Amino acid sequence: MSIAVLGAGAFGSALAIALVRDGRDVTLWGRDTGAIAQMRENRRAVSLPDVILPDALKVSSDLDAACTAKTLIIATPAQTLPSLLGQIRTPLAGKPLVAACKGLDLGTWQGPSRTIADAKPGAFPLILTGPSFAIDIAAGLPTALTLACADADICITVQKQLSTRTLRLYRSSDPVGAELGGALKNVIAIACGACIGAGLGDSARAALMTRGFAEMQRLALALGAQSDTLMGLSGLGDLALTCTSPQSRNYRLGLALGRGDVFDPSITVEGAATARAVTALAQDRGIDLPICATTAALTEHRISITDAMDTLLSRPLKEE
Ligand SMILES: NC(=O)C1=CN([C@@H]2O[C@H](COP(=O)(O)OP(=O)(O)OC[C@H]3O[C@@H](n4cnc5c(N)ncnc54)[C@H](O)[C@@H]3O)[C@@H](O)[C@H]2O)C=CC1
Ligand SMILES: O=C(CO)COP(=O)(O)O
Repeated sequence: MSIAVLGAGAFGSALAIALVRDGRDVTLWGRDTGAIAQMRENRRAVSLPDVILPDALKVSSDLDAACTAKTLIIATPAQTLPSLLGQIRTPLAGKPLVAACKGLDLGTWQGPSRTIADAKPGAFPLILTGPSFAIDIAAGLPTALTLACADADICITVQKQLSTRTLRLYRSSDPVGAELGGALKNVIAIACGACIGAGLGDSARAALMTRGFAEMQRLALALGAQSDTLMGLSGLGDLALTCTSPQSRNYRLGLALGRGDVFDPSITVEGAATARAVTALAQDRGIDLPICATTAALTEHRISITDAMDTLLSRPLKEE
């Protein structure tokens, strides 16, 4: 069964490489015709220049042709999902559409599963998420992810199609919980990076991770997710990775904010937009998410790191 990966950045390239290495029929689509021509010529991914593209991997900038594949994986930044879906003219009814992006849309506050359902009724939205750096997947290192879909049969079919010897997919029937875990852990990772960058210490980071996880659960439960989902790879698993590894771009943005350094704005950092989206959503629903709200203010340079610390530490004392 053919697979197309839409988005030829670090994660899309890594997934395509892993799948083709395990014998799948894969096309990697990218919007930049020049970059795609270069990838075809050099057999190197633009975003993973040290990784050689397997000969069997097809690389294309023809979106209509790519979308004729049986299963589509979308690996572009979350804020670009609505516009990408709008460009797809190929009928997608009955087709699995796997979102690998981690974020909530700034305009609608929705996660990828709802965005896909609204834009492509009849397609089957799935969420692929969990602790995984693109470079690890491309290198064939062991990785375990969550694949979530409301339709159990589709989830089983796609699980088999996308699992490889080193990429192990666990099924979930809770796409809302899975996508919220992946989106929110990025916000907490920025907060943790800022904490370490500002020299506030590992103890403070552990507190932020734990109280941040409480915020993730509070919001997810209010939005209809199952609490068990957040305890798995898509929530706790990815939180642990992203809040502690300097490989994470969200964590690195936080480090820069904490140190007062400039951060390259061209780097994909999903947690910044999601911090704003989630803060607006939580305010609208009357849900208290102080770490997310403080992180949003910090990333928008509305408050200093000292203000951020004072805001969180001066809250009324409460039960855990
Ligand atoms: N890099 C990683 O280790 C992981 C990334 N992800 C998620 O994957 C998603 C993509 O991240 P990366 O690949 O790392 O980012 P990236 O910055 O390496 O690549 C993003 C790609 O999307 C393309 N793109 C941007 N806007 C587009 C549009 N409107 N239409 C079509 N293509 C567009 C860019 O040209 C680029 O090729 C994010 O949501 C991220 O959270 C998930 C797990 C791991
Ligand atoms: O989602 C990721 C790891 O699971 C990648 O994290 P960053 O986007 O912060 O690099």
